[in-house]
Amino acid sequence: MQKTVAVLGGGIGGLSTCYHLSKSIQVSKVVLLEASGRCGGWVSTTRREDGAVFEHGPRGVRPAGTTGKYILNMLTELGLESEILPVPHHHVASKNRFLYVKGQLHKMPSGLGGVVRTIPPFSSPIMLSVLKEVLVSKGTQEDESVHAFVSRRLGSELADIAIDALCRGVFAGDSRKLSVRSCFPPLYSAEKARGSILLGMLMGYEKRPPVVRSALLQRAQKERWAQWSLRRGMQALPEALEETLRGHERVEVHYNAPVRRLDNTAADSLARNHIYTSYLTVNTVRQDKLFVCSLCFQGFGHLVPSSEDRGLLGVVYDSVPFPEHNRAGEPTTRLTIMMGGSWFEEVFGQPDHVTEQELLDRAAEALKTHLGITDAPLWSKAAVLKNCIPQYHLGHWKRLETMRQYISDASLPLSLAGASYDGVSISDVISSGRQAAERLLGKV
Ligand SMILES: Cc1cc2nc3c(=O)[nH]c(=O)nc-3n(C[C@H](O)[C@H](O)[C@H](O)COP(=O)(O)OP(=O)(O)OC[C@H]3O[C@@H](n4cnc5c(N)ncnc54)[C@H](O)[C@@H]3O)c2cc1C
Ligand SMILES: C=Cc1c2[nH]c(c1C)Cc1[nH]c(c(CCC(=O)O)c1C)Cc1[nH]c(c(C)c1CCC(=O)O)Cc1[nH]c(c(C)c1C=C)C2
Repeated sequence: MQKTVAVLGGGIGGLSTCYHLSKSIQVSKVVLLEASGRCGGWVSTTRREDGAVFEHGPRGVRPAGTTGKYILNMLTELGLESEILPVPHHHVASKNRFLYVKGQLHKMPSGLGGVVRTIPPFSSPIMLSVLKEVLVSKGTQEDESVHAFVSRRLGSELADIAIDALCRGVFAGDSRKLSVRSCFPPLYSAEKARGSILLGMLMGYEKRPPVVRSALLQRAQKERWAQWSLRRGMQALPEALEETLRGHERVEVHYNAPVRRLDNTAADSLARNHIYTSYLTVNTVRQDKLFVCSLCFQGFGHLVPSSEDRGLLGVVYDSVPFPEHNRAGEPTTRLTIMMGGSWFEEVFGQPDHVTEQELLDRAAEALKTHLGITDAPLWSKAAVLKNCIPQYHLGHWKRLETMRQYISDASLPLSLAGASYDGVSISDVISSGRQAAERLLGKV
């Protein structure tokens, strides 16, 4: 029997769900209901008249893993191949990431040389902690905070500095609250399967489903891409999906159509039961000549552990991985200063009461102390992104299991997709849309 399916929300997750549903002859109609006047959700790009491109949400996608490979095949289907801006593993933006600790920038250890020597801010070689990790007995808990897991297996210094900062640089979240099982499933699974992260990584810990090796995927593997963006910014992806859907006779896209509630109250509470973090970004662009010699700009950006500054998460050096997004003419340096996250209210108060000047001042202060930048920007823009990244706190897996069991037991005609469930990255969210479509069609 053919189905009519309503998809709630036109973020990248909803668009992906519609895209996959629209390919099936089992579906007679797909109705996308989007609350705002545009699709794309947090994927949002400003394209300025001078040619500069600024990302407000995601700025790069990793092609690694099954979900990362799958999205490359989707780019081909959407005709976006010629738009891709790849950043290979050997690029400085892939090799160099920095930590701002005790008032100084330190390159995060990478490669063999980086892990066998003692490199500040760490007091011993990372390799030592990794080798000792094999001897640590297997944990028995069903879930653990990311910080507790890494402290137990790799030592408190790595947990306090590197992992604390990493959780801020991916989830804008607090490693002491985030769940290792849900935020870093490979670490959790490696310990469960092999008793050690190192052994799990070396010996493997899961079967990976095969992915069609399209010409683009083969190119990405040959050229060793670490991440990619699009020439007109990441927003070109939801735009291409939206265009494809709007050209499809069985798909209707409705804007300014907020869904207020679902008929079944249980389904309603399932769809609303989330924890998020707010954070704010300041994009700036500056004349390049003052900074080209500075070592700190030869990388992706720097992260700030919470012990150093609770409110300032990190700075992305956007013009290094993607110089194609600079304005035409003289070279410029584009930076994004990320603030707030789990510490938003503690540091800045209520998101609705923060003024733009407050944010710009805080960003200017960080650029001065961290990078020695004191001149005024050519252009800057501050934005508060309210409830933008879901926080997978301890026990997230159990809540998901309960929700899914309830949907199944009550035979609810509902499938969950999006960043609130099984991964926040663009690839994870697109993959969640595909899986939601497959569940509705009875394929899994
Ligand atoms: C600042 C930032 C930087 C990021 N950086 C990266 C990165 O570098 N790489 C990466 O891979 N990922 C990154 N991410 C993560 C990724 O962008 C998001 O996880 C992903 O875009 C979320 O997509 P979504 O569809 O699940 O949700 P959303 O983008 O939140 O979309 C939900 C949509 O539903 C609509 N909606 C909400 N309520 C209703 C309702 N009641 N009725 C109808 N419509 C409704 C909203 O208007 C919105 O359009 C970043 C995220 C942020 C915020
Ligand atoms: C400082 C805050 C943030 C920066 N980026 C994000 C925040 C909150 C959001 C974000 N960044 C990444 C993802 C996707 C995760 C994925 O699985 O692909 C999200 C939601 C990518 C990412 N950024 C950093 C890392 C280590 C990763 C994971 C993937 C990878 O290894 O590339 C580090 C990082 N993020 C920011 C900075 C300044 C920084 C490091 C210097 C900004």
